[in-house]
Amino acid sequence: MPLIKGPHLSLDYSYQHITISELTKTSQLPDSFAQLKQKLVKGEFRNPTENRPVSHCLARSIHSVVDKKKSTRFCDIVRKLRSGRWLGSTGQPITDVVNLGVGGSDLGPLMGAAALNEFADDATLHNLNVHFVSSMDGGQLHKLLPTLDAETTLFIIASKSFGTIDTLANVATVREWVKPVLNDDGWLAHHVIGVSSNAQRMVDYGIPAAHQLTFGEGVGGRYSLWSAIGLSIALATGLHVFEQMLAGARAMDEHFVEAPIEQNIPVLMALYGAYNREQRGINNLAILPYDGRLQMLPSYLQQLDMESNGKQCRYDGEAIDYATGPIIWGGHGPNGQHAFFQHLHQGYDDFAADFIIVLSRHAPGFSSNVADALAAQQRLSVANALAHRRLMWFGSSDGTPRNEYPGKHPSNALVMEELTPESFGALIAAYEHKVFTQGVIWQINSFDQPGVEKGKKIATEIYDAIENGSELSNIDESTAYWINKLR
Ligand SMILES: O=P(O)(O)OC[C@H]1O[C@H](O)[C@H](O)[C@@H](O)[C@@H]1O
Repeated sequence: MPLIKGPHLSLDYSYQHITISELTKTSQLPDSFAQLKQKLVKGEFRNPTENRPVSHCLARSIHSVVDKKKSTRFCDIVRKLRSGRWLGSTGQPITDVVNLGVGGSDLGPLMGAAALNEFADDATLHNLNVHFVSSMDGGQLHKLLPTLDAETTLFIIASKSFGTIDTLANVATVREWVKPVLNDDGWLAHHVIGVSSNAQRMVDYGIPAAHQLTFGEGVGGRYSLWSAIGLSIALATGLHVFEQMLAGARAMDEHFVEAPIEQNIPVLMALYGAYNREQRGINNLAILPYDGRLQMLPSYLQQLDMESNGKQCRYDGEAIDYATGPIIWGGHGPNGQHAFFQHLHQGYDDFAADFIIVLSRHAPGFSSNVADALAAQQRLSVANALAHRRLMWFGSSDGTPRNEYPGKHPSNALVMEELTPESFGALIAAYEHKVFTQGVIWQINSFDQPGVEKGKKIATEIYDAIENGSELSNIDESTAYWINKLR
């Protein structure tokens, strides 16, 4: 059966259009691929347009943030906050931590904390609530701030560049909220941690050196949960869990480098994905986690994949005339069954899907009856995943149009025996390496994002036109109308 067992994760690729031997014949992996993988894992692969190394794999190396022998600043901060020893400026222990960040400085930590929360090592935990705020419109702060107490709340300003307007706008609102309760110096000294690659900007902002966490420039935002950006995961779950997550990812790194192509989970995900895109013209991939703890996975993978490989330019600057990365979308599978699955089963459009399946779940802390019921629910969810992927692939028909299910929609099943910090780390690393491999196939630089930069530049000009009345040349009627309305 077409099944690969990798570290903490299996790939069942039974429902793909071609066999593995046909697939490897069409493979466009260059001869240098083995070397490129090595370089990636050692942090020696280069991002040519931004002229720096790609170092997210190094960020999860044993001695990066969590080091058992030396106590790193990261570890000290986590221990102090989780044990209730971190006091605010009025002497009260911190009870709430808010991660202010966006994109990679939000999605990875948010997903990781949600997925691994139940593994929290409670021995050291006093009562720490971890919250996430990303949206530039202030909607999340609007809801969250009234539930918090400025004297017992600490803010993590998580921004690789320490210059992203979304995050800075949230920080500015928080400062206004804090003002009536705490003085500025006290707030900065006791209620703020900065996480960034740009230490100077943290210094300029007034964050004390001891509360600054830095990470390498070569760790891309969408690859940064393994670095100090993962602080909120460690705060929600404890250092031990964070470390296990890194270990799971490292095990997948090793598998990626060492396993032969036919046994290599990320490489096969990449090759089947490229085949579906190029030969079958399928322009989208639905990510369908069948475990609520992984609900954020589709949003996370949207950034990882689409920001990396949604490009029309080769790494050397030449134009591309072939399709590249697909549109990534999806949602929690069991809930999706009651919503968008109708279109998947009987709509006109082609798609490929990844089913993420967790076979079993333990529920310590519950009575045996409740634990049994929860375990049965997990099996119910697995049964549903199996049923829907079957129907999507084999289809069904009784001869009437109403009961016509065309099928032939390819899918992978990514299966974990259990969701653990290790299997979670391995799953995310597998997707990272899949995206890397596809970048190699399509000859893309997967590590820049010029489209995002362009959008930011236009937004800054429009905001300036609204706030300061600056004139915009070449402006269309619709945009001019709305700018004038806001002035
Ligand atoms: O961490 P920051 O520097 O604030 O960046 C946050 C996000 O900004 C941009 O949108 C980039 O395209 C993302 O890759 C990045 O994750």
